[in-house]
Amino acid sequence: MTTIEIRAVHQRFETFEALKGIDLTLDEKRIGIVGSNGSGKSTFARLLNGLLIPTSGQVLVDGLDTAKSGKAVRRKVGFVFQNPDNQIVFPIVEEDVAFGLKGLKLPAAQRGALVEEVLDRYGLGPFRSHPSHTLSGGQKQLLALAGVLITRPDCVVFDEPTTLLDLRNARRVAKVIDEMEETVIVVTHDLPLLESFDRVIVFDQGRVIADDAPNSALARYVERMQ
Ligand SMILES: Nc1ncnc2c1ncn2[C@@H]1O[C@H](COP(=O)(O)OP(=O)(O)OP(=O)(O)O)[C@@H](O)[C@H]1O
Repeated sequence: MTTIEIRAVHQRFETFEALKGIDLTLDEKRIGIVGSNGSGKSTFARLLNGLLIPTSGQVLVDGLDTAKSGKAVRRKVGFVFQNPDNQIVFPIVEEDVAFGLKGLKLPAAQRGALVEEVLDRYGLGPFRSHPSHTLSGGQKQLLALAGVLITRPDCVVFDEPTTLLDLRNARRVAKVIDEMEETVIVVTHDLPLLESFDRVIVFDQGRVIADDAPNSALARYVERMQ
């Protein structure tokens, strides 16, 4: 299980301070991140696998500093973007899934078996030879997730995984997240998604204002929004 330590992290974009001193240790299996628009959630999420390096402070993943060991950190922590179109790079579904294995120098048969396994896991098998852009929004989100999971990260960070999806696809993705064996950290406005989580952290104007079990943290968030 992955432990992520966030120590005295500040994030500035020119003169604007998006995160104003964050200290957290993340070691639960399922962690939700909520907060109003612009409160710093996506910025925080991007720090967790070194997509963004803090202006000051440190992010350590199992002791590895994201500023110094980005590549090793990204092998442990995968990231699924809100818009799967940002993540799907190959024209054909199975090629896109296989992309994550590039550089691992696996024999072709083993690579094929791994691709098959993740396609099956997400019901994408029948679409393996289809053009990626013809998948539905929900299927694209699952394809993006498949492309991350094939690299076998210990932890997956999701940035608003259900926001662009209709109710049926949102439920499907939520079920997949619920059943994941990997550690998950989910940024979302979809509060019911977090009810069964271990911990929910509430951001407001670049600070953590609540960090608790889902019921208490979400109640605090709803109260703050009134
Ligand atoms: N690259 C950047 N350059 C300048 N400002 C940025 C950059 N990235 C984020 N910000 C600013 O930092 C603040 C926090 O943005 P962030 O995307 O983390 O918010 P959020 O909580 O994820 O919001 P939302 O719920 O709307 O997605 C915003 O005011 C945003 O404009």
